[in-house]
Amino acid sequence: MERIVVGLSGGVDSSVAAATLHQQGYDVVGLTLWLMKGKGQCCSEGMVDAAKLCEDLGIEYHVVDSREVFEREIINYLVDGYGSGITPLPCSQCNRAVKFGPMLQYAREELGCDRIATGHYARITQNAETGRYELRRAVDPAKDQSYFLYDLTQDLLAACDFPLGHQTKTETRRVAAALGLHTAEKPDSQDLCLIEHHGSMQTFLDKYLAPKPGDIVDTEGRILGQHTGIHHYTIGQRKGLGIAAANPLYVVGFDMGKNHVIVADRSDAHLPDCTVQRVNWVAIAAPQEPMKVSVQIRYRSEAVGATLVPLASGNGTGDRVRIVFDEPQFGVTPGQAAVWYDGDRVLGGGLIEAAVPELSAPMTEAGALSH
Ligand SMILES: Nc1ncnc2c1ncn2[C@@H]1O[C@H](COP(=O)(O)OP(=O)(O)OP(=O)(O)O)[C@@H](O)[C@H]1O
Repeated sequence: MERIVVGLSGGVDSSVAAATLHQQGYDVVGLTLWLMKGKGQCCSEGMVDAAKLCEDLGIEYHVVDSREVFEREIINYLVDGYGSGITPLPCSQCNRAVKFGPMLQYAREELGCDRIATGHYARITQNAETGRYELRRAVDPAKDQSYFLYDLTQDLLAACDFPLGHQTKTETRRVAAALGLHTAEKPDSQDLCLIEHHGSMQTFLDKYLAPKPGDIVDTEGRILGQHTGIHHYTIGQRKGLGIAAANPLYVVGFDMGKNHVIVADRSDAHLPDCTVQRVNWVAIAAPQEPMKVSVQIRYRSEAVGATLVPLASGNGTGDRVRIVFDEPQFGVTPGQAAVWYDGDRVLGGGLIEAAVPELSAPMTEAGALSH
């Protein structure tokens, strides 16, 4: 019987993933990573629900204390990022550095097995020609989580199963009810686990970053109002600015030196391009030439047409690219991921860099764009 470790959050998705693999004849081991200090979703009720599931299925259950790695990789990452004026994306970072990597390491070192699974909605296939493992969008577009998984390495994709990627959430709930799982009726999580834990990102950040009020200015530097601290704002934000203006205004940038939040009309809040760093190539190796892609710049946004231009990076590993959008895009947010696709296949992805003036200059690093 093949052994497989299933990551259990205590929710319905991971319960069904574990129960499905168990039914298929795998020797399933349930594992919860204890992520957050204090009482919280995955950290108290979640563990109780996960333990009960394993008891009902008659399978082993392990809890791995991952609070330190979560603090190092996620809490510090968020606090440092917000403190320097970007909007970090914790989920892709958490998947690679906190969940999948350590889970596979634990599976290999402690449980003598080489396979892991989660309740994520995405699919993995292997390309017969290239041999590469490919990450694909889930069958259920409303639940697709491939955007958060772009940073998984080939080693992780090779070892991983997503048993729910071929079904809709409705089917998952139906399976949970049919199997009589006690988690069948558990509501879906609505937000980032950290936000569910702390109430809001602001409450979380205020524990670590002292509020530093300053001016809200327009792109000409005219003072329009006051802000409560740059870390409370994100690019594209409209609500909560407290400015009365004829047209709605959106956050378009920050001046960290002057402690300014910069706002503009929606028409001025679009960018023609952006650069992306820490790129992970998934379905293909780093290209040498510009290529057409569909790119998604937020979890809930549609993929849009763009040209990807490889940029020379210091170490020559293809880990930096420029994305030139077919149409200027709203809400291009430094710190968030840009993930590019060919149809439903993730080609690669990385983190949007803060725009600095020289990066908007015409291409010099890796050949001109051919439109
Ligand atoms: N603390 C954890 N320990 C181990 N695995 C986890 C943990 N949290 C999440 N996972 C795994 O990652 C998957 C996706 O997590 P996410 O936070 O997106 O949960 P979800 O979609 O609400 O799923 P679920 O219904 O299982 O909670 C889960 O299905 C589970 O397999």
